[in-house]
Amino acid sequence: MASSEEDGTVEEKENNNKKRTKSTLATAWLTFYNIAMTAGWLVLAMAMTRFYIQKGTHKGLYRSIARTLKFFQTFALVEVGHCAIGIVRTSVIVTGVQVCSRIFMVWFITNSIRQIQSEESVILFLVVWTVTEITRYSYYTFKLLNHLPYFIKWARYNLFIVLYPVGVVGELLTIYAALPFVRRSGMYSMRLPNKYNVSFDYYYCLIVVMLSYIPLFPQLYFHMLRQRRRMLHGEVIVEKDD
Ligand SMILES: CCCCCCCCCCCCC[C@@H](O)CC(=O)SCCNC(=O)CCNC(=O)[C@H](O)C(C)(C)COP(=O)(O)OP(=O)(O)OC[C@H]1O[C@@H](n2cnc3c(N)ncnc32)[C@H](O)[C@@H]1OP(=O)(O)O
Repeated sequence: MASSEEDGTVEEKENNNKKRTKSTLATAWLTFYNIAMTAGWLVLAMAMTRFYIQKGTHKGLYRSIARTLKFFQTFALVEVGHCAIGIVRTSVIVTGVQVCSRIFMVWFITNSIRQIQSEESVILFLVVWTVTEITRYSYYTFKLLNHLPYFIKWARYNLFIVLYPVGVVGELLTIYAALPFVRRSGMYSMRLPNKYNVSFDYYYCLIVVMLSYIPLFPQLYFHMLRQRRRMLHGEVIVEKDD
């Protein structure tokens, strides 16, 4: 009996040690990740500011930052993994929709259609994303380091109220501007007859993507409003399992 109790204690201790090692590793990784992402978006902010000051126009700005933007925005896919393996307490679906829609904007719209890269709407969503991500990743970093200044917490849970809809307007206007080019070029589309017997029209796909903002965006926005109430006003909110 005594030995089985001892065994139990040893097992428990081992389990606790394993959990502690796991959470130390997770915290170390998240701290590194968030610092790297804050730095990445700060580099983007500086590059955009420098470009605008030097050239006095936004034309050509996207090209000048495209590589850095593609790298850091694509790397954000890791966040879906964080949720999936449970090292951050966020929904995989909410994070997935947020990250995938951004990656879609970068790779399949802005990067693919040269003619729209100098649209004002591109600059609009780029500036909004940059401000959001610098705030968000620095919030996570300071929180992990247990030194969170109130103004960063305030910014994280207030700026989105304006930035989210403005970012969405920038994204939708950009997709709208892309439509005529997509229709004319037939890019990413498959017409019948072909050997796979499949037809796909990217033009209509973009219209569906634009329409999907109607049900999806309010869900993300209300999720953030609930997070705001929880974080700034300490409300206990029971979320439905998404
Ligand atoms: C393939 C084609 C797809 C086409 C789809 C088309 C439809 C698209 C509709 C969607 C429109 C999106 C538009 C969007 O791109 C526009 C903009 O972004 S504009 C800029 C404004 N945006 C924002 O403000 C973004 C707000 N969104 C977010 O912050 C996140 O994306 C979101 C997932 C929504 C955040 O939610 P979350 O629940 O994570 O909030 P919290 O920050 O409060 O975090 C909760 C807890 O998790 C901890 N956490 C999360 N991440 C980390 C991390 N990296 N490191 C450490 N800890 C992390 C956090 O600390 C919280 O912990 P705790 O609860 O313990 O305090």
